[in-house]
Order: sequence, then structure tokens, then C-alpha cells
Amino acid sequence: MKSVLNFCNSLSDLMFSASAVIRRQHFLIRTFANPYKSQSHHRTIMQETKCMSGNNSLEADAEKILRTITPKLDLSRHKGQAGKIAVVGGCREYTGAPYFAAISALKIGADLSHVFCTKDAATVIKSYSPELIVHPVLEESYSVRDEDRKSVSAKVLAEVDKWMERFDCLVIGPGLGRDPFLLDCVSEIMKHAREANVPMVVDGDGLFLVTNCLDLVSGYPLAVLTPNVNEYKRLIQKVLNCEVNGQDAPEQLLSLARRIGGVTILQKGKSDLISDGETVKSVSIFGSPRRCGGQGDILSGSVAVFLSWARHFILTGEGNLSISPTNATVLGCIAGAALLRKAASLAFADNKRATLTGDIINCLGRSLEDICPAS
Ligand SMILES: NC(=O)C1=CN([C@@H]2O[C@H](COP(=O)(O)OP(=O)(O)OC[C@H]3O[C@@H](n4cnc5c(N)ncnc54)[C@H](O)[C@@H]3O)[C@@H](O)[C@H]2O)[C@@H](O)CC1
Ligand SMILES: Nc1ncnc2c1ncn2[C@@H]1O[C@H](COP(=O)(O)OP(=O)(O)OP(=O)(O)O)[C@@H](O)[C@H]1O
Ligand SMILES: [Mg+2]
Repeated sequence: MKSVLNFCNSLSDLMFSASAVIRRQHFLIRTFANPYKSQSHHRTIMQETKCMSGNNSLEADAEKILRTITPKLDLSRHKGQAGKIAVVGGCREYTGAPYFAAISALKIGADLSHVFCTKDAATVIKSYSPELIVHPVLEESYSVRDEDRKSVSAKVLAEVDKWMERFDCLVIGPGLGRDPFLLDCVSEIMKHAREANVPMVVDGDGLFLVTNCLDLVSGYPLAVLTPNVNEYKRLIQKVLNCEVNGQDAPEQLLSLARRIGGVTILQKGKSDLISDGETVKSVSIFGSPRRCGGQGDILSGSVAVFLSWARHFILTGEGNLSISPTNATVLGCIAGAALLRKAASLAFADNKRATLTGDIINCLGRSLEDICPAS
């Protein structure tokens, strides 16, 4: 029995540090197991959301989900098994956003957090924290001659590709900026991530890119979009060709996720609404009335970690599966939103009007400990 258990443990460890082949197998299993892919929608969107709001099941049991998917701290595990995250973002204007996302991933429990940014941003981000692994590989138009664009683009891609298979999730967009050459390179990075079945959380300027080129994520079930009010408005206008409908928000979100081929969308706001085109859930845990910039960046880093943990939990069949919904991307969003909101409320209790994003990051550990104690 013990040897069987040991075997299972080793197998599970192996799976988490997944090779490309295993990732692909997992993806196939998940794809065929996903009713979305079978196109068998037995209920209409209207029936589904009415049914959900009718029995008040829109609100997720977020704390239970977070507790369930968070791995136990185990002395037998080695570095990397609790997750390796990479943030693609950081340019001349923005160095805070990628830092917030990457450091949040570490504070929550990922073992390694990388940042792929421009040269200008790299030294600054490194100086914020020695914990982050910072790659100064991205280039903006101003630093590249027209005739060098092709070769520079290939070099950028090669630099990121060297690491791609090692990541459990990418966060694309915090502080990326909107330089056209840089965004072209990031499009290529996204295509490679998709080929390698690496999950992607797309936020900030990554959403600007995706809204203008939906094919980058369309039909990719491992993509998560985390739009704020503005980013959501732009997505709705582009995809559904209408305005945001505050009255039927869950229904509209469900159709948006369906129209983008079953990606998961976390619509940030007073309540966070989450849908993968199959189901809609909300997270309304009390947060903070302060709307300081950077909270969305914490969220993107958090979702990346929880998504990786949820995937591991589901793919290895570890623990009990008594949670619903069962899509890892949705579970990651629910847990990430819950943790951020709780941390924001703790930070606000301490700092009131002076609450800043750094204060919220400092409360991530306490917030996690309240929901899911380390021992
Ligand atoms: N310290 C930093 O480096 C930060 C950088 N950030 C980055 O800045 C870039 C642009 O992100 P933004 O969030 O500013 O882009 P948005 O398109 O959301 O915001 C653009 C403008 O809309 C306004 N706006 C924002 N939220 C609104 C709301 N709820 N209702 C009405 N108007 C609203 C803002 O004041 C801003 O002027 C991204 O790359 C993002 O990641 C932000 O994450 C904030 C922190
Ligand atoms: N009106 C609100 N009331 C309560 N919480 C909110 C409200 N709006 C947003 N939040 C919380 O703040 C988080 C970040 O949302 P926000 O809209 O600030 O993102 P953002 O604009 O992308 O942030 P960033 O400045 O990092 O780019 C959300 O997940 C949500 O939990
Ligand atoms: Mg944002």
C-alpha cells in the first residue's frame, strides 16, 4: 500500500513539473471531458442565468474553493512544485504593474516568479525586489531600426521560448504599454504559449492587444481575461457589438465568454463576475472602498497561481472533488478574487484612506492564513 502511495506521490510530483507531452495529454483529456467542446448546450443562456439567480447560487463558495485547491505545505516537495509563474509586462512608463503581479504570485505561494520586460524597465523592477527573476528581453519601436525588426522579433521569441515549457502560467499585459512592435512580439509569445498549452491570464494592455486580435485567445480554454470597467466595455463593443448591460450582467458575460470560444472572463467590479461560457459565478466578499491603481495587477498574479494549483488538483485527482464548478480556470479566478478582496479589506482596516497596493500585498499572507492556515 505504502509503495502504491509513494508511486502516486511521485507521479503527482512529476505531473506538476509537467513536460510538454504531459501538458498536451492533460489538455486533450480536459478538452474531451469539457462539455463546452461537445457543443451540447442543453440550456439556453437565459435559462441558465435565471436558474442561477433564482436559487441564489451565483455567489461562489470562494473560501471553500480556495482551501480545497491550495496545496498542503509538504516537506517532501522541491522548489518549483508549488508553481512557476511568468509575467510578460513592464516598459518605460510602467514598472509597478508587472512587479505587483509577480510579487503577489510569490507571496501567495508560487516558488518562482519571472518577469519578461523591456530593458528600461528591467533594472527598475530588479531594484524593487531580488526575489524576482527579470529578463530584459522586450523591445519597443524606438529602440529598433525598421530593417532590424524581423531579427529582433525572432530573438525576443527565442529568449522567451527557452523558458516557456517550465511555466505553469503566464500573465500577459500588466504594464506592457501599447507600442505596436512590442505588441507584435507579445502576440507571437502568446501563440507559442498556446501551442505549448501553457495557461495565460490576460490583463491590462494584454487586453488591448486581445480585443484587437481575438484569435489570440479565441477557443483556447486555458485563457483567462481579467477586464476592468474600461477593458470590459471595449471587449463588449468589439465582440457583441453593443453596450454593457448592467441589468443582465451575468447573462451578458456568459454570452461574451461563449462568443470568444469558451475562454474564462473575470469581470472586475463591485462584485467580481466570472464565466467560462458554461456557468457564471460571483465573488462579493467585502473588499476595500479604496480604488488605488495596482489592485488588478495583484489579482492577475493571484489568479495565475490559483489556476495552476486548481489544474494540478484536478489533473492529479488529489483530494476530494466536492467542489463546483470544476473548471480550473474558473476556480483560479474565484480563489484569486476572494483572496485579493480579503487582503484589501485587511489593508483598509489598517490604513484607511492611505491604503496603497503595497499595503494590500503585505496583507496577502494574513488573508491566506485566515482562510487556509499553513498548519
Ligand atoms: N503602477 C503601475 O505601473 C500601474 C500600471 N498600470 C498599467 O497601466 C496600463 C493601463 O491600465 P489602466 O487601468 O489605466 O487602463 P484603462 O483603460 O482601464 O484606464 C484608462 C483610463 O480610464 C480611467 N478609468 C479606470 N478605471 C475606471 C473606471 N472604473 N471608471 C471610469 N474610468 C476609469 C482611468 O482613470 C484611466 O485614465 C496597463 O498596462 C496597466 O497594467 C495599472 O495596472 C495601474 C498600476
Ligand atoms: N467598486 C468596487 N467595489 C469593491 N471592489 C472593487 C470595485 N471595483 C473593483 N474592485 C476590486 O478591485 C479589484 C481590481 O479591480 P480594478 O477595477 O481596480 O482593476 P484594474 O483597473 O485593472 O486595476 P489596476 O489599477 O491594477 O490596473 C477587483 O478584482 C475587485 O475585487
Ligand atoms: Mg488593470
